[in-house]
Amino acid sequence: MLYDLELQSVGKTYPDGTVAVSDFDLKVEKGEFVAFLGPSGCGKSTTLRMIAGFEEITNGEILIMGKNISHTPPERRPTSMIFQNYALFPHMTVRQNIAFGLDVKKMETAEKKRKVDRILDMFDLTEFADRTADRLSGGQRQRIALARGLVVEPEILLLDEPLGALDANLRRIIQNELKLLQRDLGITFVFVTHAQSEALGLSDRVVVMSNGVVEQISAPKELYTRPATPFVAEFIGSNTIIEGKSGKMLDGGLQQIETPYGPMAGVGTAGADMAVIPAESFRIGLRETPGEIALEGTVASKKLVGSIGYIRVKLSDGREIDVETHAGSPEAQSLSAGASVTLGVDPSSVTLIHH
Ligand SMILES: Nc1ncnc2c1ncn2[C@@H]1O[C@H](COP(=O)(O)OP(=O)(O)OP(=O)(O)O)[C@@H](O)[C@H]1O
Repeated sequence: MLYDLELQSVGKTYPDGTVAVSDFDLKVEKGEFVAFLGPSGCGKSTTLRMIAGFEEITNGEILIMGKNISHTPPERRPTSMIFQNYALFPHMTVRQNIAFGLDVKKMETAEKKRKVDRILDMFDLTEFADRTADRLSGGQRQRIALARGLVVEPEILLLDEPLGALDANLRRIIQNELKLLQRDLGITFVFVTHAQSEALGLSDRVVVMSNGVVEQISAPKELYTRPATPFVAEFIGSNTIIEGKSGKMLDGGLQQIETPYGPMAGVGTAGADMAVIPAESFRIGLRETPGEIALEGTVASKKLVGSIGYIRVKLSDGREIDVETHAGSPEAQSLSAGASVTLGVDPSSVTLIHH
């Protein structure tokens, strides 16, 4: 199969010895929306810059549509990059800013005008075409940056925290626009962000990184329901992590571990020794389902926010765990601090991982 983008064991060690990225493997299909997500300094931007060609790679290979472009200069790669600060020329007009990439390619005037007009129209920027970029709002600048990236018709659009400078409201609006645009154009997007909701809401697949290493590459839902590493389990969503000792294999593809709270079954591989339980997988009260895990405790606090009830339960050993339930449920309505509760969990919603 021919991938649009392929990273094979890509690594970057900066001249001062900092290892920013190691052994990054990724295959991206045409038209996929992939997000790189991780805390500050984990190597997201370095990886994006290596794909764009602004940073030399020190290990591995990068292929675009099967062609090895590892050492091709940026202007000869079929990529466009959009920066967080948009990098617009403030005293150039919107039209000149957008045409910039085509000027670099020495496109002839009539064709250039046609392409710029079309993209101005697409982004609702026609009325601002002759205004200088410094006289526009943040949202308008963001659109120009996108238009400038897309006018050159790249195979892959690389976006480095492109919404970071926008306020929360505008950010939500542009997120929606971006998703629709990407779907319409069918262009591959690689998007860097440290905002979880953005990565999970926009992309087909998320690459979670920490310390220069890929922790997991999965569809957003799977990151919530089946975290693969302790880092992902802590970083994504709200999980309770219980450490134990590896146990036996059970029927039905389940695995068991021994924990201070008794044996716990879950979905995992042999040798797993940690249970990960999403906050919304706990039930208040048992339902006697097969293999149901039961934890006894008392309610430490309760908060109802919109449709979600956040209940903090203190177990007998003093550990507090977070439970999310429907705010309208009888349990969420009636429980108050100090009440005794039993929490039930089905093994199918527990993931067992290796620490
Ligand atoms: N030019 C450089 N020389 C040396 N080290 C660098 C250089 N640029 C980045 N680094 C280091 O490489 C690591 C990865 O940085 P990078 O900017 O890729 O992270 P990031 O995940 O994009 O972070 P952020 O979200 O803060 O932008 C960090 O430890 C950073 O300090």
